[in-house]
Amino acid sequence: MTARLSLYQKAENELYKMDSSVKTKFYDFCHQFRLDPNHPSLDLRPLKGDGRISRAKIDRSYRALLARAGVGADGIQQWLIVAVRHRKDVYEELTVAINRITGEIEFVDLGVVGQSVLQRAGLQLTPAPDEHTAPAEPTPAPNVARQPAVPAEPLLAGCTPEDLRRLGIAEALIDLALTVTTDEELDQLIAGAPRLTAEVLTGLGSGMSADEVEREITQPASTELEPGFENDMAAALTRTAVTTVDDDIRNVLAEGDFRAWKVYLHPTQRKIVERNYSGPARVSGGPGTGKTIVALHRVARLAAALPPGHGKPILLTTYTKNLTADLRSRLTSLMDPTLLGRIDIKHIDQLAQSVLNENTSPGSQRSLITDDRALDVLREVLFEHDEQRWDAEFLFDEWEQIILGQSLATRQDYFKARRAGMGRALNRPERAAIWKLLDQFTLRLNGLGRETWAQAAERAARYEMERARKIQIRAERKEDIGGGDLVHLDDNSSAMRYVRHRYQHIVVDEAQDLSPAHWKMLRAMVAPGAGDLFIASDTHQRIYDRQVTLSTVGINIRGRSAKLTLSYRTTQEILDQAAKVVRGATYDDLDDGTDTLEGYHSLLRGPVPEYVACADWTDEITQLAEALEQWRADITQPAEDGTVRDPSGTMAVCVADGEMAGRVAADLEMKHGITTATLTKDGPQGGGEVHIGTMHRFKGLEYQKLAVVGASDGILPRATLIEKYATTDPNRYERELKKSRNQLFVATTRARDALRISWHGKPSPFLPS
Ligand SMILES: Nc1ncnc2c1ncn2[C@@H]1O[C@H](COP(=O)(O)OP(=O)(O)OP(=O)(O)O)[C@@H](O)[C@H]1O
Repeated sequence: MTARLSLYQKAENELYKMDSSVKTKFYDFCHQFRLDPNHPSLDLRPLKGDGRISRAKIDRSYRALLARAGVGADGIQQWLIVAVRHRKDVYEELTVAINRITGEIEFVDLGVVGQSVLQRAGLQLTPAPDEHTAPAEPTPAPNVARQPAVPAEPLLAGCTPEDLRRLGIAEALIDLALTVTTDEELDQLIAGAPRLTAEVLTGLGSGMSADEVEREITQPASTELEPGFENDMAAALTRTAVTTVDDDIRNVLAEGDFRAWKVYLHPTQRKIVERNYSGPARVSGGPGTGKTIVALHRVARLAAALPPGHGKPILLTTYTKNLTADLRSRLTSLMDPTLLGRIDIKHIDQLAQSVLNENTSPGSQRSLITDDRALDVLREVLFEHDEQRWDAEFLFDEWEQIILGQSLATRQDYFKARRAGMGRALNRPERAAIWKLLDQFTLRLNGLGRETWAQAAERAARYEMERARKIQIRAERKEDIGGGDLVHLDDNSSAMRYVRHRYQHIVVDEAQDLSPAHWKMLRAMVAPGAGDLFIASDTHQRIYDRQVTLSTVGINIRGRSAKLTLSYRTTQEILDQAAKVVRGATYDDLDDGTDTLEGYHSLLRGPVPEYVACADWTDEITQLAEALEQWRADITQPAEDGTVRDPSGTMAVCVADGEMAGRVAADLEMKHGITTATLTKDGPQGGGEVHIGTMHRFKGLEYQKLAVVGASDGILPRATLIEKYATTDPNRYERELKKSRNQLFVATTRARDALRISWHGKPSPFLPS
């Protein structure tokens, strides 16, 4: 090998999308280049504009653009492939530079900047000569619309070149950015700009001030740089996100997008992953901003730092069962299998069950009962007591939210309990009566050998808290006697002697839906201290009616919270519409503060979501089937090399409830011949192409194209279920509305590039007007 090759992130992303025939030629090119960069077939030549950048030949049509990046410690020359372009798109003014904030190598392609902007800035691009082209002629000034007599006000009129420089915009783009006058021009500039420039411009374009951008975007990305850094390409290469080109590059490119998140964390994401936290920490952010990715990398980092040993000192948990399988498979692709064995991956109810199994003698376990069934039992109890003051729903809510929610063990505790957000006030005699009724209810469940999930979680929390209390007493006594042996401790059974906290680190995803009992259990499972709990959450996506203030369950995240704002999943067009669904509602931050979607944005662009009003159900399904057929045709369009993508699992239909999911599946299958798979707790079942499920099931998932069906008033929100609260319990009514609104928000943000929402009758009031 005479040259070492690396691949710039943007170039890698571009290559993912290219035809496999170009990719194959690219592998051959890399092989030849590493053997001998000066081989005549490569025709390596510097561009005239920037001596640091050269072009080399991949095949008749494609050129690699490369930057020389010094010589490695072993004396081998280093090159960075910054782009792969059709020869017609190679021109002399291409440049590379070292960013003054991040110290990374940046490639600037003015070719993707809009013609109107180039012309206003007086720039003209010169095609680079190529053996297949006629001698280079400057590109004639592009024929663009005449400038208006009174020039339009630049979009970033409030910024000076110095501001943009301070924020880290690539030098070659500063003047251009200041001449941009329309959103379209700005979007075009952003699409082609290096990473930090794109983020800064997006921030400024969305109305953030230069100071806000500096605080939120520039500072998190900044790194300390030595004087003279701008000329040291070899050092800059070490700071740049690249993939080393070796014989594995073929696999890298074949894995496509899937690989991107494994290799390149955004600097903001990386900082959150790598920080040493002195206690519980939390990452929040809108849908698709990479919270799960950050949580996975955090697990990998914690595992890598473990001393050698056995057992599973790290817990990775999430709310839903079907997401656990997804977390496991993503983690498998991220880490060494031996380290993977040190991680316990369980969803939260499974965790509670394992605690209960451990603490229950065989034969005395209680089986689980759904909330609906439990409500029936409560109704029976009320009927037998001829109780009419409160209905079963109200009492069940009181039980789940207040009694179980706050782990109230005695009547006295209940008398004193705060009932914030519960609406209707209850005086002492009323509380006494409610306590008695609920006592009867739990006794009845007990007698049946049944318990609800919430009860199981609360019981598991108690066992764990008791265990943590014993560990603490033991530690305190040990300290009192200067570390000696505790032979005389009351409970010195061998079981007690070796009792430890279950985990050293706990990482929680989808944390917004956990109940106070879940949190108490988790808190008790890990010793308070550095790196104990890492929490990923977005309260806009809370779809179960649970509210918690972490500080009240012994989890203090103050000063250890971070926020992600860049969506990697959804296009800006989808994101704009989704944000309108939750606009106006207030969201907590799992603590005493509030959370907002401020700054939430995407660099991806796509079609605007489609809103389709239909005449009736049959019409809605017929139009849906047509849209799915069209999507399928788009997805399966053969690539240039003839390969055809498998559309299975790329499209989905999301509905409000299970019954409707069944109807949509049956109609699509029987009337339109479209095969479907139903999303269940255990993932998609049925093997068909289009996934169908309720909004709850879509949590954490993503699809290339997604349709929401039945978005009608009366269904979203479900009037028959919640209307009664409008007068009897306005607080509950508001909570139900918000839950329903959040479900639609979750659903709409699962779409990567196409979203279609349909209804018949009156549209849902949550749809953006
Ligand atoms: N640094 C990155 N580079 C490339 N892709 C990324 C990066 N970070 C996240 N992604 C991709 O963005 C998508 C969303 O990521 P992820 O599921 O972690 O987001 P999230 O914030 O947990 O979303 P949600 O809250 O909606 O569940 C995934 O496809 C992921 O692979």
